Amino acid sequence: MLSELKKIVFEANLLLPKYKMVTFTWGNVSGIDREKGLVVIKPSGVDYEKMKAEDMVVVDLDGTVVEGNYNPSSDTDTHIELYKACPDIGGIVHTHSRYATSWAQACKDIPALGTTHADDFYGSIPCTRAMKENEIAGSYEKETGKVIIETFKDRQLDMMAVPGVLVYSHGPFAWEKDPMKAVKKAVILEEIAFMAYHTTTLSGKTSFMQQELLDKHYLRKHGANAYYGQKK
Ligand SMILES: O=C(CO)[C@@H](O)[C@@H](O)COP(=O)(O)O
Repeated sequence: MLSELKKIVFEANLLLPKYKMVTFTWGNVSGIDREKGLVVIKPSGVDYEKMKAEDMVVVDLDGTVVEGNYNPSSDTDTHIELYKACPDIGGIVHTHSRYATSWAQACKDIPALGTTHADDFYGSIPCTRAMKENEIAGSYEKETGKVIIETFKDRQLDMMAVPGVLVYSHGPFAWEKDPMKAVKKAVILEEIAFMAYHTTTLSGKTSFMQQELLDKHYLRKHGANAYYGQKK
């Protein structure tokens, strides 16, 4: 079942250690087959060097394993909440990349300070609020997903315009239309986190870039009038 999506999700997971986004078994990538209502995700705690495409785990939208010999990622319920909330999402990545995780541990949004940010994120990358004790004690991963959705609703942010988030004291999640694009977004988020850290440290600058420049860079790559690259 879903052998092609398993292959894509497997190859996307292997990009995490390749781009130094994770150490050991940290992080995870998933993809969704919207027609079947099934999610394919990395197995929990399995070394990236040892895992194979057939080891990817298939779960339904209740998180029940429908195919696979391993337990699914411990973050599966978070991925499922995001898929349920935003139908445009086709792939999700969670990492412990160093700079984005540092911003999450500092419980600070990553401000939009330059065009590198604006090319891929239409505004600051939000950090969620702290989880409440009952949320931590309960179904923590599901609640993590709900807090992410709450953050975007409260701030009236479009999840596909700002396709990433910092989970308070935890780390980044990024998403896109498919797993490979989601990994690319996660790598860009880490680059942005690195540059924003050094920009703010070097200059003390935390002010938002000009809205006109943000618009210019974001809208040249996204939306109906995008013209970046080889677009005719
Ligand atoms: O966020 C965490 C743990 O804090 C996870 O990314 C990490 O442990 C990987 O867990 P899985 O191997 O995907 O279950």
